[in-house]
Amino acid sequence: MTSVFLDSSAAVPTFRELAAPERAALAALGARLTADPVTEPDAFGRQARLLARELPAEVAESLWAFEERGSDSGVLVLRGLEVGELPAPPPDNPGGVGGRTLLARQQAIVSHALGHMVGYAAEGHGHLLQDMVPNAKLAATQQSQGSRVELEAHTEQCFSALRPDYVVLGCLRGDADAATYAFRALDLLQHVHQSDVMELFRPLWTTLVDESFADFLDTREVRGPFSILSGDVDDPTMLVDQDLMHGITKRAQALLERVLEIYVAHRHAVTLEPGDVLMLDNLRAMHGRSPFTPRFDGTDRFISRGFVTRDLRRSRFARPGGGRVVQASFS
Ligand SMILES: O=C(O)CCC(=O)C(=O)O
Ligand SMILES: [Fe+2]
Repeated sequence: MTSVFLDSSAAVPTFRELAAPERAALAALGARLTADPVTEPDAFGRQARLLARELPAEVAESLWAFEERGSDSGVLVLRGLEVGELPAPPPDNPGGVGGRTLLARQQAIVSHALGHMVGYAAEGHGHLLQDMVPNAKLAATQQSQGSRVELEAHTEQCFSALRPDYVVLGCLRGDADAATYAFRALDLLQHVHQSDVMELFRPLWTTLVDESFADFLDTREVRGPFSILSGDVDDPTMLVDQDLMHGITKRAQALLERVLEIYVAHRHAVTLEPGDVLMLDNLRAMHGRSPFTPRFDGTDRFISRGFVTRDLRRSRFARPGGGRVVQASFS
């Protein structure tokens, strides 16, 4: 038997299409996740973690290989999950209704093969699974509910030490024009000038706080300086935000702009289809999304979004009572 996990030299491809028995097995697991993600987030997370032990071995191995060494693009897409019945599309995202679907329950189980799901009080009302639907008022903003403008390149919560390790997108309804972009730190190194490689590992960039956190944090606060790349040159991690990050010198600012040009020229694009669960490696890669044109008629792109941390303990001070939601004032 070939195993992408046991063969540590095997590359992890972006797409992992489920075989028919795997699809059936995952749907059966999803149906056994009975807690309500909105009203019982803790029980929901615990059940999902237990059920993750029963994932088909080869699916778990793909997820673990992705966790250990990343994929060839910075994302892993499990394709071909059962979506189940779709709720009436929410006009906005306060309810977290997508989290109750069969697809989102499977998404939670898969997420728990990578770590622990957490919510962030400032993002999607703190729900473990947030309804990501285009919002007419936010159409031109840099928030996840934007649509008509490109969502600029970023790593999730670049400004926060409690940033998630993974962003997980469950596609309930797709949009042919909406491409999710990803680009790895490792590939960035292939395209920068040799003399800039060491610069990227120096703390030369500051960042502001994301506007989603404006009700809780001072968005004028300047954080950092940080390096864009950290760790080993063979498997670097990254922090980037086109909207919020600034170089502290002219040369650093020019290098950030060069990074963004390289991203645009070489990024991978994934158009999500119903039944896809996309896992974004928030340490190894930066991401963004193309513009698209919603109709706001109840048939728009509908994504159930979750966040995963590998180390629940690290954010304990920010989760009163040991709950699942990271309070925004600590972000
Ligand atoms: O809509 C997408 O495909 C990605 C949005 C995004 O950046 C996110 O959910 O973190
Ligand atoms: Fe994002």
